[in-house]
Amino acid sequence: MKTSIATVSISGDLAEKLAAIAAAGFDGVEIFENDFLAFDGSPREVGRMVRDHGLEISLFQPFRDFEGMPEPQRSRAFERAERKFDLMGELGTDLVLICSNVSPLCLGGIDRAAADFHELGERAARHGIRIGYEALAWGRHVNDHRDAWEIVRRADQPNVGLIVDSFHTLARRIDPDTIRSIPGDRIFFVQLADAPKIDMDLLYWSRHFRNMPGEGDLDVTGFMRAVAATGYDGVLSLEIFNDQFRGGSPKSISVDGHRSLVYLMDKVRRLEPGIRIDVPPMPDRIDVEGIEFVEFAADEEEAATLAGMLTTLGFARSGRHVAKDVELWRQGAINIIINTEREGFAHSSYVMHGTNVCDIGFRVSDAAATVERARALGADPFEQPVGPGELNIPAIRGVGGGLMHFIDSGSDLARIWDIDFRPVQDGPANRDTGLTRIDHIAQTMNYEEMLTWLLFYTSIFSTSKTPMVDVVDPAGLVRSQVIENDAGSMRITLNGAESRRTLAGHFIAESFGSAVQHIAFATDDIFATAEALKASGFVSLVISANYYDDLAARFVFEDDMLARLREFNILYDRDEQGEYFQLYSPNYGEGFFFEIVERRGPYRGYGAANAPFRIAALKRHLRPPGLPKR
Ligand SMILES: O=C(O)c1ccc(O)c(O)c1
Ligand SMILES: [Mg+2]
Repeated sequence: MKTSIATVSISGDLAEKLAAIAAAGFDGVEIFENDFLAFDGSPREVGRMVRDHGLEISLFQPFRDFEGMPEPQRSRAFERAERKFDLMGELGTDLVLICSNVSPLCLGGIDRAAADFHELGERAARHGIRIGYEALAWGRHVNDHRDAWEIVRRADQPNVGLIVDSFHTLARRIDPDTIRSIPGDRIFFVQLADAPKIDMDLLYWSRHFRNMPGEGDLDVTGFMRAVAATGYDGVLSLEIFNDQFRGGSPKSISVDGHRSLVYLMDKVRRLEPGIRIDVPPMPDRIDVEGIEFVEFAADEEEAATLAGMLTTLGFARSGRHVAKDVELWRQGAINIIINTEREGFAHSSYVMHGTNVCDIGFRVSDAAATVERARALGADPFEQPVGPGELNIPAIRGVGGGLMHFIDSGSDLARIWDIDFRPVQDGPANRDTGLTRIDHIAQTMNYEEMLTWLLFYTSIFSTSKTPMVDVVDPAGLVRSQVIENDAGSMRITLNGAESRRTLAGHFIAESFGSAVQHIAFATDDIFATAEALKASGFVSLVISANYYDDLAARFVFEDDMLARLREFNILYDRDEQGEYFQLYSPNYGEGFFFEIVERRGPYRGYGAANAPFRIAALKRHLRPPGLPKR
């Protein structure tokens, strides 16, 4: 598999772009004419720069408004093309993309266009240049790859071929399987892009909202399966026009891009077993059985505060690490670790972010395979020295810098709590509040990083993403999207903050980018849990009376349910599937909190309608801006 990315896809000047692209593992770049024009150096220098990075120029583009012109524009277009052929010689590339004509002057007529390409092919051949023709979704007369292919076929020149671009085909809802009947050797180049499904003008959608395969809603996999079926085994190139990427980190966007291609081709290989696809072997996406533990890094003082909170939540201190200052707190199937070590990863994490979740343990089908797949997708494995007799638990670095450890039942890892921990029983007996498991973990990040996280999780784990919802914080918008598996045993909500004045933005700023902002525990009986919490001294987040008046207007409640919701500050949602109950703790520190939920019936949501009221309530608890820390 030969990979490439268009220089328009990422931010920076040409030198920064090339460094990031090379570091991410691409083989080549599409040089966008504007990137070249804006560069203060000769075409030869650009060519040398590209090759010095170990890259090749896979394509020069775009050449616009060529075919089907009346005179004198027709002759001018040929002259323009000849100049670009010379330029390409100096750059050191032999393939140019000509996109379908959008000019109002363009006459149309499939044979006229074919004749133009026949002649251009002859001229290009003298320069050793090949021409690829791409149908823009908004082309004046040609806006479908089938028409572009017919023109290429009739042009009848060996150096004139077709370029397909997943965006143009899929945005127009053209069945990608129509590509299967095109000869693979007549496809000169393949451009890949995804996009969120938004109903808008095609050109605007394409120029501002494209994203990496797997990050959007288009069937890029179906498109690529069809391309692979033709026998095409040339370059796969990302051409991503995206406003956010243009302002983002060139390094991380390039890494995402490379990951998206490897993930895509791994998928295609599994779906098209009869087609040879040249992508490194790796285990299939990993099944997650559950969250085995969540680990906090803290100092002694904050560890005591956290332990106090866990105690009122009904957790018991039940284990101590055999060698480290690490405690295990437990209730139901929930394991919370508090790490106060003065060295190692948790300590660095504490120094960097303050008290925070530094590590999440996932129970997976195969821990070693998880690391293997993550590595193949460009994630960094993590290792730190383990003491004698302790388990070496497979781990990687997550996107935000936190760790992810993997436990499975097929090895000694299943006995982690017996091997690495000694039991302690020093708490009062039976203060369980009915918490059974982790329902979900909520991670907060800057909105620009959200797609990075999304691609990271969905490419490694057998999960899917829900549509994005906008959550209104009084100080700005927070976008929320969930990564979840079918069984509901892995649920991670991603919250992208656009303003640091939002609760989520404040949390990121004050914790220097730590990620887990809340953990939601499940109970089978929210009211029994609420009673038990009250008895153990838990103070819940106070929800406004107006909220309950509105609930009464929106839903019909039986018995005294509404009064009980109000009494315990429980938020409520209902859909065709079932019901959802949510109870919150106030903020801890700079915006971290706990949530307790009950799902009745197969309710799959997360109470999005309640989020604004929860945020407003949490913000009332947060220290006002400008005041010193408590
Ligand atoms: O938006 C454009 O003009 C444009 C140009 C070249 C391409 O390859 C493309 O897909 C879009
Ligand atoms: Mg294109």
